[in-house]
Amino acid sequence: MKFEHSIALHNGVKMPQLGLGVWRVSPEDGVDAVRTAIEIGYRHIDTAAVYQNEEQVGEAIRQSGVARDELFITTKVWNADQGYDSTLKAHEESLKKLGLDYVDLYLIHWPVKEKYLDTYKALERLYDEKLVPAIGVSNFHVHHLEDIAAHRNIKPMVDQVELHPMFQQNELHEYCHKNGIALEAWSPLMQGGEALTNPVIKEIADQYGKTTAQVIIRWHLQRNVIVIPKSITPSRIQENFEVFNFELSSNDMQQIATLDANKRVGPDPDNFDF
Ligand SMILES: NC(=O)C1=CN([C@@H]2O[C@H](COP(=O)(O)OP(=O)(O)OC[C@H]3O[C@@H](n4cnc5c(N)ncnc54)[C@H](OP(=O)(O)O)[C@@H]3O)[C@@H](O)[C@H]2O)C=CC1
Ligand SMILES: O=C1CO[C@H](CO)[C@@H](O)[C@@H]1O
Repeated sequence: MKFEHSIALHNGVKMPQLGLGVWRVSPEDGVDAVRTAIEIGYRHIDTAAVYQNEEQVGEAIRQSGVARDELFITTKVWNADQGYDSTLKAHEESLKKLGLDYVDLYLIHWPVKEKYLDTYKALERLYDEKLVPAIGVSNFHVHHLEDIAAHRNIKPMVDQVELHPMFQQNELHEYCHKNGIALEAWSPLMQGGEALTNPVIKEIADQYGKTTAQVIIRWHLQRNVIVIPKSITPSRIQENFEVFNFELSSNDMQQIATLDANKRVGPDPDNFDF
């Protein structure tokens, strides 16, 4: 069975809704963390050139013995490589590091002003030439997506943004839903911060005999959001995957909706400088 619990992108490509994020996974930990996740059942890994662990992700894939077409691998073009030619080159570099013939999804990591439209044009070429099955963006606000819609030809399949119970991205969530763009949550557990000890989430978790992390991941899944919690701890990698045997009620979902506090843990895409 290919990609259980997947969602269909607007071009029909199936993307597993739960994956492992690997930001701040060191080269020393990378192979074990990714291989453990694949052994547990994860079929989706989210990396980026800037995470400097593409080699380890590739090595773990090879060690796992799982067929390439049973896995969904995302990587991203870093800010310094944006622009048309440099993006094509960065894509080749990432493939070389991963040791793969293709990634399933290639994203623009941040909307670098003056550059992201050219960068996106390079992604469109990779897509048109069937070198990558899906393309998308990360950290794009509605106005960036509208800019792409006005000036480019292919609608991004995915927008990966900061999203967790304290930063719920309701406007973008609605825009993406209306426009057929899949929304993906980064720092879905708020980087292990206050969301995990929130009393409302804890009370819900206790009712189901689940942890707060599991409730938060389940909340993302039920909002049709793609979710990529990071962990290098085998028991947590396992815990974060045990989210398909319970369902939050609409009352639970509403209670979590009230926790939105417009509180970021990462930079504002309109106001970043790196
Ligand atoms: N596009 C972008 O700009 C960005 C993309 N991302 C992507 O999103 C992924 C996830 O976001 P990230 O920022 O890593 O943060 P997460 O919200 O996934 O939180 C990760 C932290 O939570 C801890 N943790 C994980 N599971 C549990 C659990 N069950 N119980 C308690 N603690 C837990 C981890 O600890 P430990 O590892 O020690 O177990 C780690 O410290 C990244 O790895 C990356 O792939 C992230 C930021 C920006
Ligand atoms: O994905 C991410 C994590 O790493 C980067 C920094 O090194 C962030 O900027 C980015 O958003």
